[in-house]
Amino acid sequence: MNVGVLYSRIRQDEKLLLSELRDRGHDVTKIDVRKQTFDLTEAPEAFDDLDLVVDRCMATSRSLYATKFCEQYGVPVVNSAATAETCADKVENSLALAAAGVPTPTTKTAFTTDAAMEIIDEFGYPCVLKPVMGSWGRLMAKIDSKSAAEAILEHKATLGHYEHKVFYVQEFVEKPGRDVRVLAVDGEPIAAMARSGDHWLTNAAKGADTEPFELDDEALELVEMASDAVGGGLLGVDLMETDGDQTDWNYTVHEVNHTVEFKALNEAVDTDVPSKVVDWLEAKADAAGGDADVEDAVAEVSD
Ligand SMILES: Nc1ncnc2c1ncn2[C@@H]1O[C@H](COP(=O)(O)OP(=O)(O)OP(=O)(O)O)[C@@H](O)[C@H]1O
Repeated sequence: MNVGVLYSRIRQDEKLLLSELRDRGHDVTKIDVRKQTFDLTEAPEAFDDLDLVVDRCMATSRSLYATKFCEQYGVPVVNSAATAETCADKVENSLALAAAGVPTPTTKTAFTTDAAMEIIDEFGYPCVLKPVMGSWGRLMAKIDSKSAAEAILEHKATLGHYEHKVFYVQEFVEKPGRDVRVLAVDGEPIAAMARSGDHWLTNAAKGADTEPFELDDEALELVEMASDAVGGGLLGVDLMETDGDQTDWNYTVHEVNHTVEFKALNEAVDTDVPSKVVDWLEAKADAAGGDADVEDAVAEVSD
């Protein structure tokens, strides 16, 4: 197959993916989104003859638009623009999970500092204030007191960008010092790891320790539900263990990520993660090619 890879920087994750694709004899077209221009209807040359595009853009804005252009050009892209849109924004992410009945931390959103303060007073301390867009735990605040809340809210309100005027407040989940990252393809887990650390943020990007995590039936069900909720794809589903203290579930899903990193996971588990990802990409390209073959055949018959 001929795979296009949308990127701006080739990290270890992309290196793993590219070398697995090349080892299997696939053609790879790297598309640097910083240099590429996108016409409204006519696909740029780089998109000629691609069977599938994999979006590996680091910047959310690029990911959101580039996937839309792929779809406009009729080139199959993973993840889809709709999935990217849902996952890129924490409000949309939470709305989708809640609508699908996936247990997710209690969350409220407000558009002014006064209304946000009302939520914080209601949730009590500590609680969590998250930027609606962003990753690697950046600008996430664990709020321990009213004076801290006032300072952070004022700061955010004066930062200027409209995203900082959306206040996304979440209950603080008393997790057992770790959270769980599951890499899944259309709801089917490839591998999972627990990320633990002394800091309340346990992202791998914050230097958390990682170890393989065995998914039980409930976690498997939740990963599938969470993936479906955001439209499927190659996803990082993040869960925290709650021991059923608030709901019937022993987990809560706090987020589903759409341009998921997998280097740390690949190092933590025995599974060959890039190989499993490429298995899935091949299946996706086959399925997309199959659809195109059927469309061609139908067009020929009606000609
Ligand atoms: N409500 C919460 N209560 C307690 N801990 C939380 C809560 N939400 C997030 N965390 C912790 O903070 C970390 C980062 O959270 P989250 O995934 O929402 O942020 P992010 O910036 O999108 O990170 P990533 O890019 O790794 O997904 C999680 O790994 C988890 O350990």
